[in-house]
Amino acid sequence: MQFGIKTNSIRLDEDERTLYVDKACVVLPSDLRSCCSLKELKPDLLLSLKYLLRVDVVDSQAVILHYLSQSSRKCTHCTVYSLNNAYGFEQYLMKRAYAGTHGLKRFFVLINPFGGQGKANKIWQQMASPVFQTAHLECNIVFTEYRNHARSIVANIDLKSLDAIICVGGDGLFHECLNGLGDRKDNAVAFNTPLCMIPGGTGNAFSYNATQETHPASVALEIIKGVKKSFDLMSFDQKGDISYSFLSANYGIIADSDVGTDNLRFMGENRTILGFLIRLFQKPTWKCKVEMEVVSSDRNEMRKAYLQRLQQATINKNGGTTDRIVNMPWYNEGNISRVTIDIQDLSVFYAGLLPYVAADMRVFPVCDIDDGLIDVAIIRSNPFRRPLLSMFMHIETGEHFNSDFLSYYKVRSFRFTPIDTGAHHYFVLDGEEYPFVPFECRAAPGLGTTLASQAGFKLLSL
Ligand SMILES: Nc1ncnc2c1ncn2[C@@H]1O[C@H](COP(=O)(O)OP(=O)(O)OP(=O)(O)O)[C@@H](O)[C@H]1O
Repeated sequence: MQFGIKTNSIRLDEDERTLYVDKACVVLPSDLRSCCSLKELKPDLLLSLKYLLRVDVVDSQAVILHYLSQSSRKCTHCTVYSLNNAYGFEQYLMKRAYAGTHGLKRFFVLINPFGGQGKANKIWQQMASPVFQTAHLECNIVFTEYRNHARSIVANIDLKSLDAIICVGGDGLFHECLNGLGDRKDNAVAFNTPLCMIPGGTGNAFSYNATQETHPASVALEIIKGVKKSFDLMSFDQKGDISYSFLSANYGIIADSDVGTDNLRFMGENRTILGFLIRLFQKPTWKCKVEMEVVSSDRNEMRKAYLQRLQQATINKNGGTTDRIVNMPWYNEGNISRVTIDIQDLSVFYAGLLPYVAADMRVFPVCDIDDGLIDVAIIRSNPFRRPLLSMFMHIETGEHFNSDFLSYYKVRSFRFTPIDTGAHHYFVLDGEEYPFVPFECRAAPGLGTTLASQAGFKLLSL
């Protein structure tokens, strides 16, 4: 496709994903020019349309392209001259730049000013907001004032006045907003409202799973250029109080190292590592009883099914993978068995819905975001240190999945009863402390909705 007065000077590549502009027809932003050598002082423009946010027409032969710079992750612009029809060019580019995206325009933004050790607002203002502004999207911003404020705002807001909710904070704020949707009388419909996260907290597992990006500007771009996607939740019933979880329920050394180190918050992320090392030295005891509706406990079978999905996964028009639970070879009612285990020597009980619980912790490597199941990982404490050290050496890549020390289940539901050992332990749901009493979790397949790129939530190789 050609757009320049001169042949081949301004054109889109064959699959219409990249724009090429000859150096004679473009004025690049100063930050880009200053990083070029003298020889490259005026380079050609090669712009992936994924990064294009807006086009302003200057006159019949010139436009300004506004885009997110892939290298600096800042919004920038350049002027393109010598077009044969600037108006036609603008319309064509915008159509291509937003092809297949959700097209939503009204975003309700909740910022936890204390998120990420007080950095969340700065992250929004300096990195994410410019991307939304450049794309001319409407952002209605509210700062949370206290714990559970976001939950009550989301529980009471008129959802017709917005297209999507964005949390700027960590997994804790996201958990609150999710439960705000769950608290509503119209929750079955409310869960269709996309809930997104700009990473502004200490733990930002949701945005990493959804976008595979960690930079807030890149995550903002993925949200803007995304599609509506559903993801599994689990309902969590503790003495009749229902909550919803998107990430994990855990008990044992990881839970204690996380929530049990609240007094070390000033250390940031390092506090959990220190908490873990202290416990590794102290060797505490955890005990529990778990009753599960198990779909599979065979890791070879899981790996095979996962690799099959990985091979077959194609993006359907909804942005999800076409191979849902109904197509899983080992998932049918007849396969479900009830398993009860009394664990007197527990180190880790971890139930999860997304592969990553943090960008460098792929705890559930065979987890698929919409397989309708909960993955459960259990590590026993006999021996104590070797399995834990081995797990932490391999958890970044997910290779711990092959460890003989690990028991791994795919379940539809489970009931968890912590057994009192006399010591103070914690139970953690989505990174938040919950009462230390029995609870029941049930998979809620595809109940959550978010905006993520087609590449987001992708199946990863094993
Ligand atoms: N204004 C506020 N004041 C106090 N607490 C708040 C406020 N807004 C949100 N919270 C709560 O703070 C907790 C942590 O929030 P969030 O996950 O956004 O940040 P974080 O930096 O990742 O936190 P954490 O260190 O717990 O991982 C959540 O439980 C959230 O409900």
